[in-house]
Amino acid sequence: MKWTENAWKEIEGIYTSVTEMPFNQELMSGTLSLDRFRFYMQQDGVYLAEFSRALALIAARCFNHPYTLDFIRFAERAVVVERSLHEGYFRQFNVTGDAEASPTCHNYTQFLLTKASLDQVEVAMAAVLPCFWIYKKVGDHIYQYQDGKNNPYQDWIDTYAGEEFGLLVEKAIEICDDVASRCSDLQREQMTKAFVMASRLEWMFWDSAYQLEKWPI
Ligand SMILES: Cc1ncc(CN)c(N)n1
Repeated sequence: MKWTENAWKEIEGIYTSVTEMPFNQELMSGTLSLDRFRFYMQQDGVYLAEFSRALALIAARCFNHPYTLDFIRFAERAVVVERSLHEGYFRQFNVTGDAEASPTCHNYTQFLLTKASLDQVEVAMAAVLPCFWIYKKVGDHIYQYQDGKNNPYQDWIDTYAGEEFGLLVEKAIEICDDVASRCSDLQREQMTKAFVMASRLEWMFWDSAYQLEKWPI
């Protein structure tokens, strides 16, 4: 069985819970409050800047794999395509200024940057995979079950359910399976651990936006 098939089994429960979260249910129906979406978008802007740095670090550390260019492209896409989605919403919903990372955003981005810089590169690849895969699955799920009428968040849904994003996700999955096939059992276990942790942090990221999370001090 491929590593990604096993890894997905480990997070099936987290994924189901993600699709049931109030944030994603209300995004799907278009009833999510603007405050919550604005908060999410601002934090996601902070997240994407750090996520693209993590991807660029992985690209630089790919010397024993032929995937440098793929990770450079992933980093470029996070900066160019996803940021342009954000800029459209920033204009539309009057979001201004640089946000400070919320506790969860800080937790998640530091986790990714630590994995990308200090862990074995295969483990780092596994750590960034949920950022692709869960978003694609959630985008497809919302696209399938929405009623598609006047949803202010339609651009977001179309981006993550879209074919272009889907191709990147397929590539990221293929890369993880290829590198995992040349790892030891222990290394594959570490990849799975990183994959599960990042999936939990994805769940927390949506929840923190719904709660409009603040630093307690
Ligand atoms: C928190 C988060 N995770 C993943 C994605 C999709 N790259 C995103 N935009 N934001």
